[in-house]
Amino acid sequence: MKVYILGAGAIGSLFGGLLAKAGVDVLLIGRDPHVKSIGERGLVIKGIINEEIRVNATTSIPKEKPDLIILSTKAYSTEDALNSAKDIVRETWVLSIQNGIGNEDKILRVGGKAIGGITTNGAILKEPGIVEWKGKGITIIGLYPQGHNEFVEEVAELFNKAGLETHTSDNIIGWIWAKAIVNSAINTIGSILEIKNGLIKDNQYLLSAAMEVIKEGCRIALQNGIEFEVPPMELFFQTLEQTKDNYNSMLQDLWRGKRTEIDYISGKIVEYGKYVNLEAPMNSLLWALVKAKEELRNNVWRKGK
Ligand SMILES: NC(=O)C1=CN([C@@H]2O[C@H](COP(=O)(O)OP(=O)(O)OC[C@H]3O[C@@H](n4cnc5c(N)ncnc54)[C@H](OP(=O)(O)O)[C@@H]3O)[C@@H](O)[C@H]2O)C=CC1
Ligand SMILES: CC(C)(CO)C(=O)C(=O)O
Repeated sequence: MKVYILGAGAIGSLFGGLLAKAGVDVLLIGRDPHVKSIGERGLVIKGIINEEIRVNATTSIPKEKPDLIILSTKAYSTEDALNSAKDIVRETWVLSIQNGIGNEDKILRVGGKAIGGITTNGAILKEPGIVEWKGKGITIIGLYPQGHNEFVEEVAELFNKAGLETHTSDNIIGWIWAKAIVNSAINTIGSILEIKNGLIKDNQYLLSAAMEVIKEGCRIALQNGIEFEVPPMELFFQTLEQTKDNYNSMLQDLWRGKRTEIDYISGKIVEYGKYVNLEAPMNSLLWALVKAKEELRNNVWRKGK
C-alpha cells in the first residue's frame, strides 16, 4: 500500500515512520527543516523505541495518488492542507488521526473518501528529524461517519503490523465526539490554570466543574444524534488516570506561543448546541478564556512570566 502522511509533524511522523519501518511505501509531506533533516539523516524515533528510519519526505504535494492519505495537521490547518492536495485527495481514502470535530467532513467536502480516527499515542517533535514517542496508546479507526468496509480493516491490520495497536469501530463519529468532549474539559481547565491533568481529579472544585462540562457536551452530542460506544464520563476518568502526569497539548501549544485547537473542540460543541437550540454556557466560557489566553500570549501573559 502506498501511504502519504499529509502534515508530517509529531504524530504524523510517528505513524509514517513506524509504517515505513514495517516495509510500507510511505511519503511524509511536511515542512522544512523537519523534511530536510529526514532527507539528510533519516527520521529518528526516540522514547518507546530508538530507531533511525529511512523514509521519503517532501514539502510539496506529489501528482501521483496514493492508496491512503493520513491527515495529521492541526485541525486549524485541515482545510488549507486538503485544498492544497485536492487533486490527489479526490476519490482517495483519507484517514484523519487529528483531534477535534469536523476534520472528516472537510475530507468529504473536497471529494475524499473519509475514514475517521482517534489515537491516544503521544508524540512530540523534539527537533527537526527527531520525534519522541512518549506514550504508547491505541488507535481506533472507522468509516466516517459510520460503518465499516474491507479497506478500513486492511489499514488497521497494517497499523497493527507496524506496532500501532489499532481497532476498528462501526461508530467512529461516536469516538471522535467522546474524545472531543473529554478534551473540552481537560484541555481547557488544564490550560487556563496551567496544571497537570491529574490535578483535575484531585481537586474537588475542578473535578465537579469538569464533570459539568462533560455533561454539557454529552447533552449536545446526544441531541445531535451522536451515540457513544463508551460514555465520555468514563473516558474522562480513564484519561485523567492514564495521563495524570501530563500537561495537555493545548497548554503546551500556548506555552510555545502556538495557536490552539480550541475552535474545533469547545467551539464545535457550542456550534452544535446552536443547531439543536441548546445553550452551552460552560463550553462558551471555557472557549472564550482559552481564546483570550491565546490572544494575550504575546503581550501581557508572556511578559508577566
Ligand atoms: N502529538 C500527539 O501526541 C497527538 C496529536 N493528536 C492530534 O494530531 C494532530 C497533529 O498534532 P501534532 O502532530 O502534535 O501537530 P504538529 O504541529 O506537530 O504537526 C502538524 C504538522 O503539519 C504541518 N502542516 C500543516 N499544514 C501543512 C500542509 N498544508 N502541508 C504540509 N504540512 C503541513 C505543520 O506545519 P506548520 O506548523 O508549519 O503549519 C506541522 O509540522 C492534531 O489534531 C493533534 O491534536 C492526536 C493525538 C496525539
Ligand atoms: C488525552 C489528553 C488530555 C492528554 O493530555 C489529550 O488528548 C491532549 O492533551 O490533547
